[in-house]
Amino acid sequence: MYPAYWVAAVTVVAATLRGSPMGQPAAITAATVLFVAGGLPHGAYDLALFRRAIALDRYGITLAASCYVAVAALMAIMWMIMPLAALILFLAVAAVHFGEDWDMLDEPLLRLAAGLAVIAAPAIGHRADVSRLFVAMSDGRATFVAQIIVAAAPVTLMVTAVSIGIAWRSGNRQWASAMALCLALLLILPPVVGFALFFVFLHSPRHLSQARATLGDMTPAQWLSTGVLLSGAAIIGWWALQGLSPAPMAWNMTAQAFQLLASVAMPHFLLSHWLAKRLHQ
Ligand SMILES: CC1=C(/C=C/C(C)=C/C=C/C(C)=C/C=C/C=C(C)/C=C/C=C(C)/C=C/C2=C(C)CCCC2(C)C)C(C)(C)CCC1
Ligand SMILES: [Fe+2]
Repeated sequence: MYPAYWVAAVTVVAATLRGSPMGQPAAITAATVLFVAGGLPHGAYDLALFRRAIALDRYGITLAASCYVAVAALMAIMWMIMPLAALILFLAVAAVHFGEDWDMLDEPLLRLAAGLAVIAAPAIGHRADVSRLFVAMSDGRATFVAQIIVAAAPVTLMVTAVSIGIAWRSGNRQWASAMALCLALLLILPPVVGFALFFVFLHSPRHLSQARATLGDMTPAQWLSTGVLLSGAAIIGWWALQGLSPAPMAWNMTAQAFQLLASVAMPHFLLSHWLAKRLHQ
């Protein structure tokens, strides 16, 4: 399982060992493009999945799409007017959402810690870089957020080491070994590179394979066009909103890319959380 992840991880490790400058602007830009282009499509099937879960007529679909766009737009506006609160909300939602990848763990607190570990590992491994990115996404007060995450990181990572053991013993060996390596790489590699590896090659494929299984009757052309068109629409929507913004948004491309992800992450989280609950009922 996750063959592309192992190829990508080995490639990044080999490049690092060969002395490739992974922390340089060109590498960070490439990782940013990768996590946007490779990560956005994993939410593009949200509405199709919703439609599959409850039969919707044309009016229902329009209403659901409007709610989805409204939630994402509210989050984008929050970045403009209260960026610190937006950052805190984003990180909290991301921790819960990444924790949902650990469906083999029964204990919600263990899942939350495992989700938080994805943020804690780069934060403790590259304090200055992560703090700088948080500030670029929000404002100077964000250094405090980074400090809190760093303070919680040792416990978070130790608890997650236990969860990796539980996952391994319960037969989820592929996931346990992939995540063990990924957390080590998140500690070592530049944060954006480590995050791209996790997001594009571990988190997104889990969603995408579940979505593909549920939407098995979509033709490959429909599947591809939904992914490309809705991901593109999300990027265009983000640009359009920025044009309307009275205050300039983050100046840094990576910070902007994270803000875009955070905006679509809100409806994506609400929907996938709801769908997962419904599935377990
Ligand atoms: C359907 C639809 C659509 C689309 C959608 C989409 C496309 C979605 C997606 C979604 C998604 C795609 C989501 C995502 C999520 C994500 C997340 C949740 C993330 C997180 C992250 C983090 C948390 C990070 C952190 C950090 C930083 C920031 C810095 C560095 C370091 C670190 C890494 C720590 C539209 C709107 C068009 C329309 C309607 C319908
Ligand atoms: Fe997701």
